[in-house]
Parts: sequence; structure tokens; C-alpha cells
Amino acid sequence: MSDALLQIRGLKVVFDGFTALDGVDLTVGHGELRFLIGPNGAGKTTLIDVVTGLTRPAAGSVSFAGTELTGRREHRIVRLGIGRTFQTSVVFEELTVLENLDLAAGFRRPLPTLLLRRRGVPDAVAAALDTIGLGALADRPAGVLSHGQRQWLEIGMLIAQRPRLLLLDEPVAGMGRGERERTGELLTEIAREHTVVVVEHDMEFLRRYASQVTVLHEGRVLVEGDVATVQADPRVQEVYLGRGREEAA
Ligand SMILES: Nc1ncnc2c1ncn2[C@@H]1O[C@H](COP(=O)(O)OP(=O)(O)OP(=O)(O)O)[C@@H](O)[C@H]1O
Repeated sequence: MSDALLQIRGLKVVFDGFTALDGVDLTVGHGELRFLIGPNGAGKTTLIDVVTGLTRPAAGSVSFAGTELTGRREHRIVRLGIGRTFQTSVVFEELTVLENLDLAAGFRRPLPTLLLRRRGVPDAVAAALDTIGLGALADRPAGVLSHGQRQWLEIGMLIAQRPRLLLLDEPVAGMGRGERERTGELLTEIAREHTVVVVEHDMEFLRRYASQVTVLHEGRVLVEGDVATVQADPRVQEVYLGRGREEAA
């Protein structure tokens, strides 16, 4: 048996006659840090949307730890242990960093304990705060955070839910150099205890922090392998740089 955590087979998504994913196979093993790249419109976000139950596929299967996900509702998929970030922010600006983490962690608590005033900080929240390195800002409202810190808080909010699989959509978009480096280190650290799939455009970031990469193009898997193999592949160079077309012209 393989030790795949996520196994996608023959995935097809059609929007009003437009095929956004066309027979995608993807296998992500336990503990992997997998990067998913591809030009605009390749289908990366659509793939995450299917895994998390936001979009229903026309065909194919998505198996998570042996459980079929297609047809399941979003909140059920979250409860199975899959967390994702969105390109838009989901933090509550008036709440403190700690309160945001606590609220995110609370979704697994039974309702009666949610309503009780609890003393101390739950382990999962303390651990998440430590991982994202925002301890010094724990009691500040999230509204004062920089763009990068806010992204880390969102990642922390996912970790606090103790997911088995994290899906991160462009985590370094809009970040400066220092913030990118810190995010790369954060992802590396998180991947020690979680399985992580990162959608990312930034090639420099990919070179530094990725090991296994899957390239999507026009709804299909174009190439898969380690960073060096993927970067050297002429098909990848062609879709990113349009080199083949220019040479043919
Ligand atoms: N709800 C929708 N209805 C119609 N078409 C859609 C919908 N969602 C996505 N698409 C189309 O499906 C294709 C894949 O989109 P998707 O957002 O998955 O690409 P992507 O690889 O994430 O691109 P980007 O890097 O630009 O975010 C695009 O052509 C997009 O216009």
C-alpha cells in the first residue's frame, strides 16, 4: 500500500462548458511539502476548491486518508482535518492575535465548553502562537499587524485547528524579501509535523524552499518532480516564458 494522504484521480471540473481541470491525477504523501505551480488560469485554485468541497467536480475522485471527499460538504471536510487559506484575509481585526487563534481552535470544542470562560491558553493555541512567532504581539489587535504578520496569523489559525493537511494559496503574495524568508522558514517548520500543499507563483521562493513540485497547465498536470528537474524541463520553460512560440515565429 502507498502512504498517500491525498490521492486525486481523473479529476475534471467544468464551468459553464469551460473545462478548468481535465483529468488531473495528484498524489501527496504523508509529511510532504508539495508546491503546486502553473501560469494564470492553470487550475490551481480550482484544485484546492475541489479538495475543500467548495467546487464539485464533473468526474474523478479525491481520497483523503482513504475517505472519499467528493460530494462532502465543506465543514465536514474541515472536520476530517483539512485546512486552507484563502487569497482574501479571514482575521478579525478588532480581536487580538491570541483571540483570533483561540477562536479558530475553538471549532473542535463542544459548544458547552466554548461558552464557558476558560482559564489559561489551550495547548494548540499556545503551540500555534509559538510556531508563527507572534508571541510578543499576542495581546495586540490583529488590525495593527503588517501584511506578512497577518498571513502568519492566518497560518497559525489553521495550525491551531490541528489539521492533517494544509492547503496554502499564495502565502508570500505581496510580501517583502524579509517576510518571504520568514514564511519559507515557517513552511519548512510546519511541514515537519503536517502535510502541506502550497500554491505559489514566485519562482525565487520555489527555488529556495520547494522540494517536490507539480506543474499544472490548462487544467492538466504538465510535469512533476523535484525543483531542478521541473525547472530544467523545456515544457515548463515554454509555458512560463513562451519561448517555444517565439522560436517558432
Ligand atoms: N467559478 C468559475 N466560473 C467560471 N470559470 C471559472 C470559475 N473559477 C475558475 N474559473 C476559470 O477556470 C480556470 C482556472 O482558474 P483557477 O483560478 O483555478 O486558476 P489558477 O491556476 O488558480 O490561476 P491564478 O494563478 O490566476 O490564480 C480559469 O480560466 C478561470 O477563469
